Amino acid sequence: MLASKVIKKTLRWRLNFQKRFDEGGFSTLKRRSFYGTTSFGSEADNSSSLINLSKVSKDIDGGTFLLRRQMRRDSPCNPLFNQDHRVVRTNIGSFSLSNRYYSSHGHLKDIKDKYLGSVPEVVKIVEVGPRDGLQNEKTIIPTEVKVELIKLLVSSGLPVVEATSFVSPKWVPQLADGKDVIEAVRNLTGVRLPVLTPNLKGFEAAVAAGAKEVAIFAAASESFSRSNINCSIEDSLVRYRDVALAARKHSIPVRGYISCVVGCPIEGAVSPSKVAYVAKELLDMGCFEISLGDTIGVGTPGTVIPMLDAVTQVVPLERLAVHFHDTYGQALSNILVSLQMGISTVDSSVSGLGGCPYAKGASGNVATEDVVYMLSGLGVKTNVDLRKLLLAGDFICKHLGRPSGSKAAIALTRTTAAASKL
Ligand SMILES: CC(C)(COP(=O)([O-])OP(=O)([O-])OC[C@H]1O[C@@H](n2cnc3c(N)ncnc32)[C@H](O)[C@@H]1OP(=O)([O-])[O-])[C@@H](O)C(=O)NCCC(=O)NCCSC(=O)C[C@@](C)(O)CC(=O)[O-]
Repeated sequence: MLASKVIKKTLRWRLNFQKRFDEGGFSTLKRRSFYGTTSFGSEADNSSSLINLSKVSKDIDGGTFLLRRQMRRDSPCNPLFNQDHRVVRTNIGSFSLSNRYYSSHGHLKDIKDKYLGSVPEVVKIVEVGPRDGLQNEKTIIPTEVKVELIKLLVSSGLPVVEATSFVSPKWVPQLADGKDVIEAVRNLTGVRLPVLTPNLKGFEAAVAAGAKEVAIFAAASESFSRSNINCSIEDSLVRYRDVALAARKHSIPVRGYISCVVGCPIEGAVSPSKVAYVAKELLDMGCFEISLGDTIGVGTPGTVIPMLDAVTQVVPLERLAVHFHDTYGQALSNILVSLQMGISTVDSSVSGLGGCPYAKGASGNVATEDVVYMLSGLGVKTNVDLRKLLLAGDFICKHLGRPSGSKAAIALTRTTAAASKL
């Protein structure tokens, strides 16, 4: 009974579709086709609708192909018919998320090659949530929660998860349990788990706890350097040379950060040449990678491009990473231009957690879910399973008692919850 009702409804829908097509109402059709994916019936019925649609594809360009794909039973835009559904349980409820729901359409590759030629095929995401994301949280988070978060992030396929810091607990009390965190995760395989070390004391403590990779963090702004690590840029470079030397002796890779690469909360605009200077120093002391941080999230492509242009004169592209905060909603555009300039390593934080304790007003890092969603849409490989990443984000947001800062996470949850009601 129900089945025949549904079939009738679908036939009516198809008749309307054909009528409107014959009348030339293409833009309406295009919209309808996107939502009208709940077609039922046999393969034969389905192919007949494809024959009609192939007529469209002869008449018009690429957009038509999209329309045709959306009508197929296995359309990526058709969560109800997708074969590869999985149920994701969150505090909001269970929802079903198709494996291909967020992935790129095949034809996009050609268009991407035309307009986004230099965007890399593979991007390495450095997840900084457990460190940068949590360091600013006022209420102390239990060590077990941090450890579980790291494990969930690792299980999503992220290749690098920055686990914690070995800084002064007086300065950053939230990460005073760095030793316990590292001891609990150090044997996880298939992932790198760097930790922040501001000096030799921190480096030695990190190595004793079992850290196998460290990161040092300088600034391109004198005032920020003083407020963040209580010394001038030059003094910090002296300290970091000591750390880099000790690390070399232990065969421990060192990543270098530069904060305030386009703007400083105290000094305002930061000159690209200053960033290039610090970047070269970090490279020369042995950093295998240098992450360029827009600590307060004030950058736009207009300031990021000249900064990257200056830095790439002195540091090879493949040794650079970008680290954007999303205070002004510019992070994804800044990432996209960075990719277009050839950068292939991006830092991000699950659920957009974060903010620097020494950069008042800085909001969270760009959300990893949003970055993965965008890269997926571009057909760029990240090795990250978005469903599992959503679980990690959900886990920590639940603990913190606040909604996700990731637009993709919110939208995917809402959309799929709505789809399950159809
Ligand atoms: C750099 C210091 C240590 C200088 O701290 P200080 O107070 O100038 O130096 P100090 O050497 O005189 O030490 C003072 C006390 O701290 C202790 N101490 C000293 N070093 C350590 C250590 N490693 N681990 C544990 N304890 C340490 C030391 O033993 C002493 O203890 P006391 O004798 O008073 O009991 C301090 O300023 C500090 O810890 N700052 C950390 C600031 C920080 O973590 N900021 C956030 C990370 S940076 C960031 O988020 C930006 C980034 C990377 O994400 C990129 C971006 O977003 O753009």
